[in-house]
Amino acid sequence: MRIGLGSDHGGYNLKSEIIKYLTEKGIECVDFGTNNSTESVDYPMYGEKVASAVVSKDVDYGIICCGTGIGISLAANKVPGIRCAVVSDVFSAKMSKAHNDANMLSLGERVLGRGLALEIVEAWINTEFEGDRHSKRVDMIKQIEKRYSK
Ligand SMILES: O=C(CO)[C@H](O)[C@H](O)COP(=O)(O)O
Repeated sequence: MRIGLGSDHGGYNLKSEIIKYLTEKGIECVDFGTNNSTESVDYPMYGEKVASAVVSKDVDYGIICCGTGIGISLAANKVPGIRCAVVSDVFSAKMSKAHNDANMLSLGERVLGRGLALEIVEAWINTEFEGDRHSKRVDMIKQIEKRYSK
């Protein structure tokens, strides 16, 4: 599994922890920046970079972080083909894959402690999409995207 990661300054430390955690588990990580926590940067750029790598299949999944996880996920979700879930608990992490087939996970460094954030990552990478009745619903999301794309 190859995972793309990105953050703004507000999510940099959490992103670094996640990269360390995944790398130690033998999962390949591609870091799309930012490269430090002190220089203020704009989260939409990093959400788009990772989302673009996911839709081009350069990476299998994306994990992104900002202060809340919200802004960077909004940016990622503008890229057609992305289903990015902002998650703050383990149950939602599992459901975002099992029911919603989320291909990106977004976390807030100013919301979550390190321990819970890593539990969420662990649950998310180990959960598969269940398909079945959920496929129809995910297809409906894709159809909405099509109707509003030029
Ligand atoms: O959470 C975020 C977006 O949803 C950003 O990380 C946050 O807005 C950055 O704030 P600041 O520039 O004050 O550090």
